[in-house]
Amino acid sequence: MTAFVRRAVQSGVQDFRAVQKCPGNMDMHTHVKKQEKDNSLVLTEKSPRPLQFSANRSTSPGYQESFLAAEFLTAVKYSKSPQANVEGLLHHLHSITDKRIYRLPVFIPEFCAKLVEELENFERSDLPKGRPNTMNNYGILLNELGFVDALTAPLCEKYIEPLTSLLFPDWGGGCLDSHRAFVVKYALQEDLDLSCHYDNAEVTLNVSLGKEFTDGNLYFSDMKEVPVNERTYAEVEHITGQGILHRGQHVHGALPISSGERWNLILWMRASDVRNKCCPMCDNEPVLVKTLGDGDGFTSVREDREQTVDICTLT
Ligand SMILES: O=C(O)CCC(=O)C(=O)O
Ligand SMILES: [Fe+2]
Repeated sequence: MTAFVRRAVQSGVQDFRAVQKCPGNMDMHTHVKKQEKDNSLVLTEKSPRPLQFSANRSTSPGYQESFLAAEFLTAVKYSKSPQANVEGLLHHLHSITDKRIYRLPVFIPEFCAKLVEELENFERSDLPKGRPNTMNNYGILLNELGFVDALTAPLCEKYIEPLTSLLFPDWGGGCLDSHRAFVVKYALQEDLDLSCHYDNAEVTLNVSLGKEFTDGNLYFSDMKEVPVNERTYAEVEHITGQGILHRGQHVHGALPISSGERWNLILWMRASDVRNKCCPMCDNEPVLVKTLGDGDGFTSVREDREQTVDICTLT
């Protein structure tokens, strides 16, 4: 059990995790949603695999503070200080336009190279592989390598949440309780770009892991409720080791690369407090289906408890 889940259980709010049955009329993410559900069913049947694909496990990249960029650690330290506020934090981040998109160094470049190398080892192995979603055919789900406990859960909980609680309190940034971690990969002859979408997340972190490539910038328009003809666009380039923090419901996409290979670590961070009230993919009240694991980050309470969540239909 990750500390995220443990905390939610201890708070008494949650007894099990759930996925949402998005009713009919889905948007462009219908196919993503469907694939995610398929993946979560497969994945919950087996526990995360240790780093068995690595020739030398002791060199496998897990979480160590020395892998984190000094500027990142400073920003996190500031965010945890008693006097922290968003204005002060903005001195430690780069704010991209006025769209509440923030750039900050996250990993040292050496760690990025090591992580990509490990992912390439995994890709070459004959281990079964799920894919993040049907829009990305070459990405890797990090739970399949045991990297959630080893890397992304501590990263979210100890480091990212202090930042998001100041930057995105209105999007559950202070009560993130699960996440989906994956890597996207673009290369010539493979996927080149990612079409315009919003994430199944309250807050997303997208960290560039390299390698060498040209073009492939991210672009952001506006939050999904802004009418299409009123949207404005901002382009954001990748810098190895640096992360882009944004709201999951901010419409965005990736332009095609024109050479090389691009790898990015994506963390879709979820706040059950927010999504339990309104599904971020269909904007309806969630209708939940019980699942093992983190599902899609929705939560509910057991039927035999006095406390129930009347927005959920349990099947
Ligand atoms: O290509 C990228 O870096 C963006 C990926 C992304 O937005 C996503 O997977 O949700
Ligand atoms: Fe995205």
